[in-house]
Amino acid sequence: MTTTTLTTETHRPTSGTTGAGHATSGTTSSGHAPSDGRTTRGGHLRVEAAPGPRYDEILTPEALEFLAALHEAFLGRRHELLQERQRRRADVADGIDPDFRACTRPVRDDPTWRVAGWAPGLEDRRVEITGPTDPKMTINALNSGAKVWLADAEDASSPTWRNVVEGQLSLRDAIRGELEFTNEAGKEYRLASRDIADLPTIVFRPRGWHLTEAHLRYVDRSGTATAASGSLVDFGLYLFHNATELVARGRGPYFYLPKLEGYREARLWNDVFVLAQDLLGIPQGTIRATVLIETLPAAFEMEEILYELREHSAGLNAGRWDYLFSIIKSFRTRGDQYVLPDRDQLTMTVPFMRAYTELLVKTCHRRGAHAIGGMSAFIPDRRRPDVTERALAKVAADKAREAGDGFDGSWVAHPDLIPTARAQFDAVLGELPNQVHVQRDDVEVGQHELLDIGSARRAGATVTAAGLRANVSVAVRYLDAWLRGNGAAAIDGLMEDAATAEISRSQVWQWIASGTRTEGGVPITRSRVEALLAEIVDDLPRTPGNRIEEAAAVFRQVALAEEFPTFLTLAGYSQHLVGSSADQPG
Ligand SMILES: CC(=O)SCCNC(=O)CCNC(=O)[C@H](O)C(C)(C)COP(=O)(O)OP(=O)(O)OC[C@H]1O[C@@H](n2cnc3c(N)ncnc32)[C@H](O)[C@@H]1OP(=O)(O)O
Ligand SMILES: O=CC(=O)O
Ligand SMILES: [Mg+2]
Repeated sequence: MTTTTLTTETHRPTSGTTGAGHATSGTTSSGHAPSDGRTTRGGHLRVEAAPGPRYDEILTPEALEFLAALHEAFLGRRHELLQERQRRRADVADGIDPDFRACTRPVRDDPTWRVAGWAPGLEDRRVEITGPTDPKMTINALNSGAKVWLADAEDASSPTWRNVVEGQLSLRDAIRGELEFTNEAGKEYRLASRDIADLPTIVFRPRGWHLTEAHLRYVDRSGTATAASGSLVDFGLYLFHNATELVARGRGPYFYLPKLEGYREARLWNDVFVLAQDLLGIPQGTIRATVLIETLPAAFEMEEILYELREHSAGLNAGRWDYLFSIIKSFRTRGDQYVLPDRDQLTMTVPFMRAYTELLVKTCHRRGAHAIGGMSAFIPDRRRPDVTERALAKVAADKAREAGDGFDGSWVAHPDLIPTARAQFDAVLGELPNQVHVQRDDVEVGQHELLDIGSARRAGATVTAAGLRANVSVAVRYLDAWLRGNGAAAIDGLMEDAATAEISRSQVWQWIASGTRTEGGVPITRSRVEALLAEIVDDLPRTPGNRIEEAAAVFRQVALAEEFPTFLTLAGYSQHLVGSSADQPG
């Protein structure tokens, strides 16, 4: 067990970095920190996990001190903002629709401000590959030929302690050109270059604010221990170990920020950046952040989010899968008119999804920020040409639409999709690195367009028995993979991750709660889903180490409970992942 004591310096924010002028941060009621992030002496981080190979290179006393400083300064505000999420969710359940905020109108109406924009390695982001950070995936992603690699500790990661620490080791080694890997069959993996400036730019995605890290506890001056924040742990360790090295090698510490629900959460991130840069002696504004707009409340605060982070902001991304999940979560008790059809009928061309993506491009370009597109879930299969052909066609259409709409780049889930995605952006961008100059003044999107959720079913999309079965089956199979430590999986020709699995399980919950009938007139009830689940679980092949029964138990918890659990990862983490064999050091 490692125990360190916090020593921190006084933080002085740079003028204009924090506080939007339309509202103030305020001192936290918990007393953890004043709003400018200034810290006081006393807290420390406690490691509650067995040591693993080379874990001491990541969990150094200095790194833990740095994490302690971040926790001391920001844990209280994190807690308050999570409570605010609950309040806003309750409002929507009570019939108060999300809307653009009146109090932040001055920020939206002020045409003069711009974000910091791109930093070295981020000017051209036309194709970004995403994926987990184990050594093999790290090397494959960095050798893939994409412009950017989103190194993922969120949707594509099962947050076992092993994945958390070993993922940091992969990144640390890769950034220094030292990462190598040999698989069980003896195949050797090496980086195409030891100089990361020759490889895709790394943008690291820490866990969202809702997730905790059970193996690290922040112990405050009074001795009260609280589970660490997954966001601060992931962000802090990556920054601490790599910021200086990245800058020295012509890149920088860049982040994707997931699952924000509003501008106050962006302000929290900005304050984290300011304090972290101060503590590490890095010039303010070195960090760059791209925020995922992947919750319904955040779609109404895109400008404010950019504004709060403006000295660190590189852009926004349209995180379509979590966005759909957030829509379901927001309106899950509002009755039939808010019921979405089968997942495979929910395309990016439904009017409310087009409204969201077009507003995102317009907002970004108005402020000098990149607009990055989302993930098409179709993936190739090297053994199945028909599956590959379908994936390439679907991805080509998706990326062509995004490039035509003004996006500056987009995501792919698999290296074999890179040439297809690149071709669509090349056709629009040509020699230019991006199209941030393209203004979408033609886009008029308001509350009505963003909330026209019923438009999908009005246009003929339906809820079917096959859709119900697919949701149950995919959710259980994904949960099985997740419990075994794999946060992303290929299932029936699609990339499945935490976001897509959230859609599957929350659709089932909503369909039951809304008394939805399938197209064939069969009511979707809890007992019917229970029977379907039993059938599916019975039919699934048992491979060594499978955790299908536990996956089914988690599914019951998150899809069939009376109360809707806000995240499946929260339910699965504390009760099933922590302490499991997948959680142990490799
Ligand atoms: C909603 C969102 O947030 S989307 C972003 C989060 N989700 C993701 O990042 C998912 C990323 N994609 C993946 O993880 C993978 O593509 C999967 C799990 C879906 C499929 O992976 P596999 O089953 O290994 O696919 P497949 O067997 O076709 O892979 C072929 C090779 O490509 C590699 N590969 C596949 N996807 C990736 C990737 N995203 N990054 C790096 N390498 C990859 C595999 O490692 C494999 O390499 P190998 O031949 O050296 O063993
Ligand atoms: O993170 C991306 C998403 O679609 O969710
Ligand atoms: Mg997401």
